[in-house]
Amino acid sequence: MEVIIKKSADAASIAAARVVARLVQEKPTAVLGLATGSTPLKLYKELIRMHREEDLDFSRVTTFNLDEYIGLEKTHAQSYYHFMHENLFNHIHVKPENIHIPDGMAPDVAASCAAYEQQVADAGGIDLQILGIGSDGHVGFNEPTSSFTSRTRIKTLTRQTVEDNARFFGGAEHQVPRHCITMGIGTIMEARMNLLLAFGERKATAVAESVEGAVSAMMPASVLQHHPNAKLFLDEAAASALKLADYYRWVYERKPEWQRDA
Ligand SMILES: N[C@@H]1[C@@H](O)[C@H](O)[C@@H](COP(=O)(O)O)O[C@@H]1O
Repeated sequence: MEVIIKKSADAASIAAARVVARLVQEKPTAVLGLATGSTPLKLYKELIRMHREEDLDFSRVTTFNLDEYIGLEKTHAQSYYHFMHENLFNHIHVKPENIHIPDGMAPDVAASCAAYEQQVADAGGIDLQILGIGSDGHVGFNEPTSSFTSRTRIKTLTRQTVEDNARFFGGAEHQVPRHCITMGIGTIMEARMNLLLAFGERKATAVAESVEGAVSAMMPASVLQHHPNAKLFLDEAAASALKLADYYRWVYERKPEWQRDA
C-alpha cells in the first residue's frame, strides 16, 4: 500500500483526481469503479472541473459503482443511482449505456448480481477502483467478516453502518435500508488499481488497523495489504492513528519524479 498524507481532505482529493485523470488521458476507454458517500465528493468535483476547464474526456469511459441500497427507487434522493448522477455523471458526459450501478429494485437479486459480475468481466475488468472506508472498515458495503473472495451479492448492513448513514436520511435510522447489493471483496481485489480515500478523525482507527494491523475479515479494508497497486489518500486527521505516518511522509517526499503521479 502507498500511504499519501495531505494537509487537507481537499488536497488529498485533488491528488487522487490527478491519478484518475492520468489514467483517462492514457486510456480513454478506461473502466472506472466508483464509490458513493461524502468522501469522494471533492474528487468528483475536481474531475468535473478538469472536464470543463481542461477537456478531460469521459465520453468513452465505462463505470461500475460499488454498491446500492435495496428497495430505493432510482429517483430516491438517497439512492446511489441518484447520488452518482447528481454529483458526477450529469456533469461529465459519460454515455448512459456505459454507466453501471447495481439495481436495488431487481426482482431477482441473485441473478442481477451475477449479471453485474459478467458485465465487469465483459468490460475487461476494472482499471481503477475508487473506495471510501466505513468507520467499521467496510469497503463498498462489505461489512466485517465479509469473505475476501466474495463477489457482487446482497449484504445486511451492520448496526454501526445504519447509524453512520442515518445522517443522509435526516437522522432517521428507520429509513436507512437494512440491505444492499455490493461488489464483493474478490471483485474489488481484481481491480488493477485501488484508490482508497479517508478523511477525518472518525476514520482514523479503521485506517490504522487496515494499514498497520493484521489482514483480517474483521477489518475488510485490510485486504488491500495484499493488493499490488493500492494507494491511500488521507488527510492529517484520518492519518492520526498511524504509527508510521512520518515514514509514509518521508517516502512520499522522496518519491522519484517519474513515479509521482499523485
Ligand atoms: N457504501 C458506502 C461506502 O462505499 C462508503 O465508502 C462508506 C463511507 O461513507 P462516507 O464517505 O460518507 O464516510 O460508507 C457507505 O456506506
